[in-house]
Amino acid sequence: MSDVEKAKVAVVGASGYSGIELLRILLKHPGVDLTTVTSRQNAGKSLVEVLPQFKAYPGADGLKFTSPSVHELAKSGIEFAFLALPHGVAAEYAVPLFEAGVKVIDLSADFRLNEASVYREFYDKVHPAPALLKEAVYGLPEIRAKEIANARIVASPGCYPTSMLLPLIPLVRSGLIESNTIVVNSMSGVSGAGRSAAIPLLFAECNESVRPYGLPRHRHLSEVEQELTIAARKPVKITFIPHLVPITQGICTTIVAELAPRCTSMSQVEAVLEAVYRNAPFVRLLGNGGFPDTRHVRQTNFVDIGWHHDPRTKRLVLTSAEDNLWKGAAAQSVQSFNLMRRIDETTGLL
Ligand SMILES: NC(=O)C1=CN([C@@H]2O[C@H](COP(=O)(O)OP(=O)(O)OC[C@H]3O[C@@H](n4cnc5c(N)ncnc54)[C@H](OP(=O)(O)O)[C@@H]3O)[C@@H](O)[C@H]2O)C=CC1
Ligand SMILES: CC(=O)N[C@@H](CCC(=O)OP(=O)(O)O)C(=O)O
Repeated sequence: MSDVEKAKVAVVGASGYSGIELLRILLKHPGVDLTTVTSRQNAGKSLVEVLPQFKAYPGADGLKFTSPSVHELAKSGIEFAFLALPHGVAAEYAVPLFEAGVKVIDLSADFRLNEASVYREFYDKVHPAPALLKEAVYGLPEIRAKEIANARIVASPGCYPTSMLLPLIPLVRSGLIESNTIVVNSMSGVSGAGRSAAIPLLFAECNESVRPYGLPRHRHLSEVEQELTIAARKPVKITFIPHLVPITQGICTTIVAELAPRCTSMSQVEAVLEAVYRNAPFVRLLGNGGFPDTRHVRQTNFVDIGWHHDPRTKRLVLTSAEDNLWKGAAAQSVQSFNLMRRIDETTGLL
């Protein structure tokens, strides 16, 4: 892989949970010259002083955290910027970078929705850069590889949405399940909430405890319903119940839906999933009866998917597991970077 041409890359928000995982991947990526890592709180400090786990990583020794203004960043000669910033802040960075010709891969929610009005509804604020929404591609590489390859802004999907959309899109698109009967329960590790912990996320509050939250309308419903509506070619509304569980990284999702009358055998479900994911290196189909486990996908870009049918109820149960910081955030965004660079999509990720 040493003949891959290197692109100059910045990670903006490199001291957060997703930013740190981006560093872990990009410092070893043969197609990346990591020139800029930003953090306001750590500006001026060396990367390995703040994050000693990177001492043995190639190129980490010379790197310092900086806190450039977005205009300085835009003029710094970078070709790609990964934005691992809170939503709202990411859009403020994306606009000048886009205008300067820098390709943007945004891990926040700012460019995931096609309509500014839906952002307003779910994020309780006016969209900071509505004119750029039409430029952005929803970055689910298994579904939108070609569009991602040509994009100048990629909106990397949310962690929960990735775990739901990969099992659901093929089945909703093919009409094998009744899209208006979908109910999703997800369990997420605490890193899903980011590094600036609020009191309910402290160790003593989460350890030995499991709780639902975000009901009745978690903000990830907006992007999931958008993508399922596109797949179904009719409006889709789902029920989504997130839970916080006392693990650091990982999402386990369980989806229940009624089979459509045209689905008469589980082999149809299997055939549709196989056809869509046959050439998808990071989707592992565990088959009818398979049980995914977050332990099996930790620090990887894999999503494991299993399914079960209960003939008594005619319901299909789909299950998935991913690492929220990898396939749900950092690694998936690098998969999009690889597509944009037109190099093997697994580069730096296996
Ligand atoms: N955690 C997860 O599982 C997932 C997160 N995401 C999304 O990715 C983004 C990053 O998430 P996560 O890593 O969890 O977040 P963190 O809170 O862990 O990190 C945020 C980073 O942004 C920097 N930052 C915060 N505010 C500003 C600001 N106003 N200007 C410049 N830099 C700022 C912080 O550093 P400093 O304060 O030093 O500047 C830090 O490096 C979010 O939009 C999140 O929703 C997406 C999928 C999954
Ligand atoms: C456990 C936990 O709190 N998870 C976060 C996940 C959100 C996230 O990561 O946000 P984006 O993917 O939209 O950027 C939450 O439910 O708000």
